Amino acid sequence: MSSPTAEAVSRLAADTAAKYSTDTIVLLGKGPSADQVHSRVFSDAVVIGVNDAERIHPTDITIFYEDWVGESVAEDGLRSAAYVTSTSFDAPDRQVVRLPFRPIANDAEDQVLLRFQDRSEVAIEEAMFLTALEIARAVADHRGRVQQVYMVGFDFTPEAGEARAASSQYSPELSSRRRAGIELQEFILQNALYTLKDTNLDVQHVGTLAYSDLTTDLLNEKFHVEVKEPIAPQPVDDDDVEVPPVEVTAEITTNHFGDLDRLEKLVHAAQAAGADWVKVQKRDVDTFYTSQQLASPYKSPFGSTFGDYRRQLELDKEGFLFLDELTKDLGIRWFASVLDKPSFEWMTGELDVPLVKLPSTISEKRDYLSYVAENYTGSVVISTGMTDTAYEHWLLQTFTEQEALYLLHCNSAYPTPDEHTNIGVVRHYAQLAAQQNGKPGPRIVPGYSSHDYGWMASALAVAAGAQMVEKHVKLGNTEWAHFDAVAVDLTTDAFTQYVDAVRRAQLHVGSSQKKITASEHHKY
Ligand SMILES: C=C(OP(=O)(O)O)C(=O)O
Repeated sequence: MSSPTAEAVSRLAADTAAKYSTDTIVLLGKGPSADQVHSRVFSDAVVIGVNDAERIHPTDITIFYEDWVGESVAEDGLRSAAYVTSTSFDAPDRQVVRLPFRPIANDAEDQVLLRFQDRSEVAIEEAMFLTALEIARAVADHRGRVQQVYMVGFDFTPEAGEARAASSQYSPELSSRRRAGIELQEFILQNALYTLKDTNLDVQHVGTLAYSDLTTDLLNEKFHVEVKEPIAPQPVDDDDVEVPPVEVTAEITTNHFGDLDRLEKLVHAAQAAGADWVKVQKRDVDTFYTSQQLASPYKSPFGSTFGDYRRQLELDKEGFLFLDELTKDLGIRWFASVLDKPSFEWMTGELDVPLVKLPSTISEKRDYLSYVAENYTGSVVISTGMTDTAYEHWLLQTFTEQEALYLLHCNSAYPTPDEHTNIGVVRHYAQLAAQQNGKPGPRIVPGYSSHDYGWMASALAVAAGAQMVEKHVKLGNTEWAHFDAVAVDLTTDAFTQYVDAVRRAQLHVGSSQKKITASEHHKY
């Protein structure tokens, strides 16, 4: 039995289905990629927009639940034929369908997906693309054949802003709650797309996310729109500019899941964002964990125990050689955190390793650390999360034969609260580096391994003297892997923004010599 809400949507869908001839439906969000889509794509398609996306292109149906949207669309004249809203918005000369609003309650994404599959009631979901997809489904029901749906402008990159034509004047500030909800919405979208497989909607996500089906260029090409090459930014020629060196490491940990395809995507994205290094982990699973831990039940696609899961996450020799070749081809470098003696023996015996990292988590394994200090004269990178100055003194006394000793300040909280990042420690490591300069023993390279959100602490670390910064990265989420709360998702542009911020910090730090720059002149 269909409910009054489903009937209202069905009537709206029937009217809409009668109006177009292309079997194409465009769902329009406000992400910046919508700017790249040519208007020909929209012509004679049904366009269903969320919020004030009608500012980007006129819509047949606009869906919204917040009052600011009504004000925004009214300001410049309504550009949608019909509105579906839970607000009291009224437009006398337009069709307005009122539906209840359903927020995503905490940890209740399964309820949202159940509603989507059930279809007996229709609501304005907080993840509004679900309502848009439901309306598209109703349109397809009336057309009686499969409709091609393109999701345009659903970028899930709040930091990248909105499409140019969208109104930032009305959109409320992006609260941290909304920001956190975005990841959840992406998860919901992927599940919804899965349920729509082999139905009367053939949905293609347009963009550059891991699950996107085509880019905006390919979409334009499908509609025979010539793609213009963007104008390449011109380098600024300024002999005056000094930039302190900083190496950026994209810390993959085991987020490749032992899958070389996934590893390749991660490395490509890290390189494209401007990283200097990618880093992975190597551990000897069978000695690193106890047999009890390894036998514990753990559900993953790789088996039923924690051991099955952890073994799959390791790269073998073939994996490392693949990484080596790939990074050489791309002009980026790799190194690994080597977590135990068997792994150290194996790596240094079998592979040509440029750096060995000894991460925070093994700071108590002094026997192993001393073994590396005695048996390896290349450069080591050491993170100092959850340690104090006693560890620092021990490191300086123990690692005396290496070429360079990278000291990465780190806090082992994931995420590290702002008040605990203590970037001043990087300044202290920079002072140690200055004192050590020219003396026998390893060159000290100060750095920062970031477990905080965003780029601010890393940019400040650069100002404090960091010459290496490291950020965890991942490729989307999977429902069975541990959730790395601080890893930046390489299917978004957050890591590009991180690297850009670090590079800008380098520019800002510039030279410590007081001088008159070419840009200066007295004014006031
Ligand atoms: C997690 C790691 O490092 P850190 O201690 O810098 O976080 C690592 O290198 O594997």
